Amino acid sequence: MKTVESEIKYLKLLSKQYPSISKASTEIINLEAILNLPKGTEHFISDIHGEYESFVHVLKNGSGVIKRKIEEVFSSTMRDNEKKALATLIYYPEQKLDLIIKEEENIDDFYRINIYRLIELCKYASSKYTRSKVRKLLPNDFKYIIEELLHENIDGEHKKNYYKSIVETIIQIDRAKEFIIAISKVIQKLVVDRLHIIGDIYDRGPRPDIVMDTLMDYHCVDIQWGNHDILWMGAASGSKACIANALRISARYANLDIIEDIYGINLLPLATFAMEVYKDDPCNCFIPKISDQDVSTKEKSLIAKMHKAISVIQFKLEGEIINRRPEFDMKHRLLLNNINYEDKTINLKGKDYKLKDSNFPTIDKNNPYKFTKEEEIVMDKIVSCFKNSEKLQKHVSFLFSKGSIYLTANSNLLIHGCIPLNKDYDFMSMKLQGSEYRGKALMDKMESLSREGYFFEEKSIQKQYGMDMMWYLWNGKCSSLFGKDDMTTFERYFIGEKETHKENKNPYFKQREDEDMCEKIFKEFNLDSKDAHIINGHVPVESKNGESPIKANGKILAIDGGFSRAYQEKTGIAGYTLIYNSYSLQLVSHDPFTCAEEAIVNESDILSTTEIVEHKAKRKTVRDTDAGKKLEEEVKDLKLLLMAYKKGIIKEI
Ligand SMILES: O=P(O)(O)OC[C@H]1O[C@](O)(COP(=O)(O)O)[C@@H](O)[C@@H]1O
Ligand SMILES: [Mn+2]
Repeated sequence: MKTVESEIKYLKLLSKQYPSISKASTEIINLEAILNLPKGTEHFISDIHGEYESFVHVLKNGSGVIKRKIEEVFSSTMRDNEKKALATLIYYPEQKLDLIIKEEENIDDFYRINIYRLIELCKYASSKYTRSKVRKLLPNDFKYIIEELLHENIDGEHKKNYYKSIVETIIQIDRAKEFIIAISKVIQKLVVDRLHIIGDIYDRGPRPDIVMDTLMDYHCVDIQWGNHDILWMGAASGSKACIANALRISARYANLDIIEDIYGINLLPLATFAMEVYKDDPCNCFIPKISDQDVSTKEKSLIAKMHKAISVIQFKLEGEIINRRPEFDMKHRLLLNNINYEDKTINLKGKDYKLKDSNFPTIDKNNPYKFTKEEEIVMDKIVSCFKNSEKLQKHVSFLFSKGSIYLTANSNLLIHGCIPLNKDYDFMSMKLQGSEYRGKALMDKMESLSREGYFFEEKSIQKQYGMDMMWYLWNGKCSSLFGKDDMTTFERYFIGEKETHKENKNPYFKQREDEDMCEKIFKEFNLDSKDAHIINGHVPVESKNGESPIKANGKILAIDGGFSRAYQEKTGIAGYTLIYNSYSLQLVSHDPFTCAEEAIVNESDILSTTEIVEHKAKRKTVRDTDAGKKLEEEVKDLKLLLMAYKKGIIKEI
């Protein structure tokens, strides 16, 4: 137990911050008050896959939280269409006001009514927080005014005119538009205290960069890396194999323009190389997956050639890693040496399969993993572009600073894929740098190695190992981000027989239905199983086939419902999100989102259904959270300091 005597050194330091009995007492009172406030709302989103429009919309509507607050405040005083209009105004204030200003005959009246409504709503949303926390969320321009308005009692006779005159002046001096925009954004911030991204921001969809910019601008966010994120993190670190994979996926989904235009990576060397090598090859297995007609046949044909060129480069680079890292135990993924280049077949697990495409002009059949001179030049140029892309480096360094492989937050374990298990449901183990790791320790080790891959100096052994680890995390069987035995990319391109495409999911995915298994995992991560949940993304929940995202009696929530348009056919919906407020844990399922323009003009929100997964008998307060535990510690220390002052062990200053 801590006593004044044992903590004297620390208490002396603390006394510098709280130099008197009165200062320490005030802080204790403040902290105790905060501990009794309701817990802030947490918002969980997963598998965004570059679908920035749906993502930004769900972020703006707080998975339905804004609508709920509007309902709670204006339930019987506003019509449904007015509530919808108010919600749209809060989500898209700039764009909606532009439209309204054009159409509205009495704009001042519109401003007046809506400013009052927004203030009411803002008051309600801020009532969970301390004044100081709310102040920090206010924009500089309107800080003082919003604060005044939030803390005024409109019904109080004395202040009624004061309050009214603030609103009238805002309108008169032509600041209403800016004010509405500012207060709408404050409301958006207030309804969600903390955002958790359960991985896979990158790949398949059009604009992961906008998602990243939005996250960097968000008031409080953490990220659990997805396999697609670690791929881009590896690419930004300079791992050639990660770069080749990232480029291959971008070509597959015809997204090469973001690499060029947004990240400023010059793909001309790859295009020139591909056009030369595959001049007369239609590269039919590599035609990009796109539904829209915007891409011309010529363009498609060029992308297909680049797609094939980078895929072959990828297979060669992966062969190099597999050979230099026997501990990755991936020798069975060395496929180029199993090809019979004369017969145009490949031998897999003792069986011969015909290749759909056997034109390999860059492969030396006696040394299939060897780069040609041209491939070397192309890759060197591309690596240098990835490393020097300012925007990509900014995004990736944010992923490192706000991200991790897993996170325990307020008794929940957040992790993109799985906790790798063996067939006997024991934690999978892996030997890394001479030592065996399993469970939590394995994830910690892998995370630390990945950081070395990004941060260690160029050409160091640690950096190379760390970069290889990032590639392993993308597709290795002990990777919690990937959670499958093999990634059958080669087979999916080159072999018709579907049996070869199969990727077996880690036993975790079967076993996660079992509550005892969850107990074991909670114990491993030092969580109290009474209150804990595991939140996963990664594997699309096929709700149209009756699969439920709620598993193990509510202990596990799998929220990859498919923001990714490419996967919506499979899932039948457009994604799940989770809301964890002071009363309950709620699962929200969203219908597909058309586009922001439609949402603004027609005030059409994403249709979403909310299901209460768990209702708390007692409302949760800050005291019940991780932050609360820290505050309680602070209170304890301050009480000791108080005692030290009273006993004269430390003197007031
Ligand atoms: O659907 P695509 O683009 O062909 O990708 C298939 C590949 O994506 C993966 O499912 C990984 O991506 P996810 O993390 O989104 O599941 C691989 O296991 C698989 O080989
Ligand atoms: Mn994933």
